[in-house]
Amino acid sequence: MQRLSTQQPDFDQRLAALLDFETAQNPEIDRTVAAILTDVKTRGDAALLDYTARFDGVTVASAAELELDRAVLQQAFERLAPEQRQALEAAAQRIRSYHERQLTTSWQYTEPDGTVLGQAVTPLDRVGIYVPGGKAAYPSSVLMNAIPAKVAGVGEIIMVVPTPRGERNDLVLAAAWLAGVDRVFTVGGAQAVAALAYGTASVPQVDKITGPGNAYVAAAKRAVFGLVGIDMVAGPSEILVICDGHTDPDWIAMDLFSQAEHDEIAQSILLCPDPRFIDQVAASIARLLPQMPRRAIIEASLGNRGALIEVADLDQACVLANRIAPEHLELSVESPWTWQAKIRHAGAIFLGRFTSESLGDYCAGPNHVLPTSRTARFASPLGVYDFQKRSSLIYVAEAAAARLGRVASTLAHGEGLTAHARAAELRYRDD
Ligand SMILES: NC(=O)c1ccc[n+]([C@@H]2O[C@H](COP(=O)([O-])OP(=O)(O)OC[C@H]3O[C@@H](n4cnc5c(N)ncnc54)[C@H](O)[C@@H]3O)[C@@H](O)[C@H]2O)c1
Ligand SMILES: N[C@H](CO)Cc1c[nH]c[nH+]1
Ligand SMILES: [Zn+2]
Repeated sequence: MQRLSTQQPDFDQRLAALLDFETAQNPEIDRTVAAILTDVKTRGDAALLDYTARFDGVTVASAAELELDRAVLQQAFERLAPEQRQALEAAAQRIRSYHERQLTTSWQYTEPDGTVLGQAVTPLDRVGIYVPGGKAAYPSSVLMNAIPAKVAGVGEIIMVVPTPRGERNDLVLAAAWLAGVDRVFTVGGAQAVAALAYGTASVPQVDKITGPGNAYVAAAKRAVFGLVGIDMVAGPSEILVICDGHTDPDWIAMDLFSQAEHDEIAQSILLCPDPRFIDQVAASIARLLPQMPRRAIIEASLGNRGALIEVADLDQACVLANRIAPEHLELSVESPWTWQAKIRHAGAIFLGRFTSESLGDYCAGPNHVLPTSRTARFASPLGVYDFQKRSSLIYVAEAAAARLGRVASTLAHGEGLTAHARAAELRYRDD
């Protein structure tokens, strides 16, 4: 794992290199994805069956076999051990309660002459949610996508999830049942995104695709954007920890592991002003790593993209955090709210020593689908607002036709658009 200091003369270049790793698009992946998209668009279910056999090792005779009956979801829910069932229900309840506060409703106001202006807020008709399943199973991602969609009032939720070698995860299916997902297809990768975007004989075309995934999923979502809506292009997980040097170093090491274990290209970074504490975290990492079941992935991720960075002070740490714009930011410091006020760019901010990022992944309530790869500079967490859209409402009373018509007419003549001007003028008489 790299050890850096803001004192190093080439620190800025080193940090830029560390952050740049994933943002560059991979032309080879783009080419592979483009071919898969075209094939699914052209051959539909037949292509979906071929890719599912090739990439997930699942061979079935017909696309109908890729869909899971709702009874299968219910049985998975009923099979859960009581502890798992309660945990899933507790997480679902907290996620629902948080997202209900995000619901916006239609609004309008009336001007003195009777003109009414407003916005009609409506849910999307049909959405596709992508639940990753290549290197790990993500029941929590089912809840994080489906519950906001439900709260928004989406008409139909179609879920896709790969089942490598045909292994179905009961918690994933149970979460789909609990969250009220309408249909589930066991397909993944770019072919699943293509099926949702173009529709096939079996998979219905959706209006928007949400949810995280690997580089193939991200490239496919980027490519179909425009034909369908997408939430964001969420990349590999990231965590940035700012620590004042007074938290248990084992806690910090494990928080860095928690995102590193997602993917060999996930990113975990620590910023700390105390070099002795950084030594302690490095020692904790060395001692704890061999105990981790996903040691190989963690080791690769920390080696590829991890860093322990010594900063001058916590103010400088906040400046760097805004430059890094991480998916997750932990403020493991005294008086975390004071430092939070200095953060402008982060997908989610975890305040205080007891707030491990992992609580946010599962059950704190806020969404865990967050902007990655520095996109927190302009993007927000997945939310109910991603499943709603707005239409403007304009009612012009007869008495107001002249007031607005004269303004429009003048501007329309200025643009040389006579029909626009006449359409306004015909509705009033200028005596
Ligand atoms: N931001 C979030 O909220 C969040 C949540 C969970 C996971 N994640 C991230 O999502 C990612 C999940 O990735 P994953 O791989 O585990 O699952 P995935 O479901 O995204 O990808 C698996 C699919 O990738 C396709 N694929 C694999 N190799 C391919 C190849 N060589 N050519 C074409 N297609 C290929 C296959 O179709 C396979 O079904 C990780 O990076 C993880 O960090 C993010
Ligand atoms: N940390 C992931 C988002 O980057 C979400 C997740 C799901 N399960 C565990 N973690
Ligand atoms: Zn996680």
